[in-house]
Amino acid sequence: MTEAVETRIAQIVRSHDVVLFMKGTPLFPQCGFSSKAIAILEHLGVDYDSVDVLQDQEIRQGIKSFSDWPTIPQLYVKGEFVGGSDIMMEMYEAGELQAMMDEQGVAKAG
Ligand SMILES: N[C@@H](CCC(=O)N[C@@H](CS)C(=O)NCC(=O)O)C(=O)O
Ligand code: FES
Repeated sequence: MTEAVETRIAQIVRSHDVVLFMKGTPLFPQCGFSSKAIAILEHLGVDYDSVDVLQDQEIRQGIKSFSDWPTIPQLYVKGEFVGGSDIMMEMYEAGELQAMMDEQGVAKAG
């Protein structure tokens, strides 16, 4: 990953409380894993942003080294990497994702 990409990614995760790196958009996810991640965020009712990695190959590859995580989607909360869709689902079912959002003071959507 070039320094420029690293800087871009750092800037993205710093400037959004909750951001999902995904394939496609929240309205039109282009993969079931990304769709699942969006469904979880919608259930939580938090304000979130998303980055479509299919529109940017540098980000698509760069985010994997940035997080040291090999796949998309990837969730970041307050600049910290949380996980992919499996981890999100496990945390959601255990009530841990909601708890984390509350602790971090993440805003509700709406
Ligand atoms: N079990 C994974 C599923 C994600 C996954 O396997 N993603 C693949 C297919 S969408 C991926 O990102 N491959 C690398 C790529 O497409 O750049 C999760 O918890 O998120
Ligand atoms: S795009 Fe094929 S599994 Fe995600």
